[in-house]
Amino acid sequence: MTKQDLFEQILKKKSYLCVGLDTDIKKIPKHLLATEDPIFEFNRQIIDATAQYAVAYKPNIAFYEAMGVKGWQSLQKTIDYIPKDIFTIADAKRGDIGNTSELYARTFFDKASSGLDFDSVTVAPYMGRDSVQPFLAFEGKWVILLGLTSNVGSHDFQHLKVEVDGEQKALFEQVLTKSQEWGGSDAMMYVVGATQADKLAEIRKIVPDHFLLVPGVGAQGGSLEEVSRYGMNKQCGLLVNSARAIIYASNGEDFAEVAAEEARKVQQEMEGYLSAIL
Ligand SMILES: O=C(O)c1cc(=O)[nH]c(=O)n1[C@@H]1O[C@H](COP(=O)(O)O)[C@@H](O)[C@H]1O
Repeated sequence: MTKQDLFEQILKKKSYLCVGLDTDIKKIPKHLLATEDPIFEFNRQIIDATAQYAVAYKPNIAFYEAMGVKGWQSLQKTIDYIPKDIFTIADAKRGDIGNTSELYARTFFDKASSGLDFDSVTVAPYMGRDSVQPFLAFEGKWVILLGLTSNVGSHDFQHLKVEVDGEQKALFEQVLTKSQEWGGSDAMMYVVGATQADKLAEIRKIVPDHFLLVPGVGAQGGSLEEVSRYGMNKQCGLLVNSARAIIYASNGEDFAEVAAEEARKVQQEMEGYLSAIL
């Protein structure tokens, strides 16, 4: 999917919501456990209920890997089920020496090899250029590089000051600057946690045109209003993810209906913020 396609979806749905499919067998409604593939059944109903409000889905791969072979099968069925005009993100946070990264890229991008055909994958920047480039070699696919993450531990490394060409800057700022040599805003996005919204205005100076994947609203307490105010660019440039606050809003038989209602509320709020660029 191209950047323009994504923008058009955002305009059509008046939404930049990404629903996180972090599907935990221990949290899904009990009545689903009797079905043949409870994880897929949960996802299927969540997708049916929320697709009109979401422009992206992000399964976090950990939730599937933890289930072994069955988990990978549920993941594949889920990806095949998501409507093709909705952007898909494999939240796998991969990255390794070049030849290994190439195999990780095939895992998520090469349907003939793995059965999976995601639009994008999250990648950790720590190992540098040659760990990221193999993902960028896949035409039409996206790398979503961790920029500034939502968790407390982001302060351990990402905020540390480094000196580059005589200039003091935070390590995450250097990640945003340097990685633009590897790929442009048509193939790369950055993760910026919603809990770091106070840094968004600065981040936008470094990456004015890129899309940002922003997790951390909902269960982690980030503010959609602040993220939108400081992070939006003229093509929206935001995919705001929410998982637990939507998919586990109810764990009764009405879970899909209640998830739809939560997604709708987020979409309505987003529609208001989008008026700034329409
Ligand atoms: O890459 C991510 O998506 C991610 C980066 C980050 O900084 N913080 C973060 O929470 N995430 C992911 O976003 C999702 C957040 O889920 P909720 O907190 O339930 O909305 C999880 O899948 C996290 O792994």
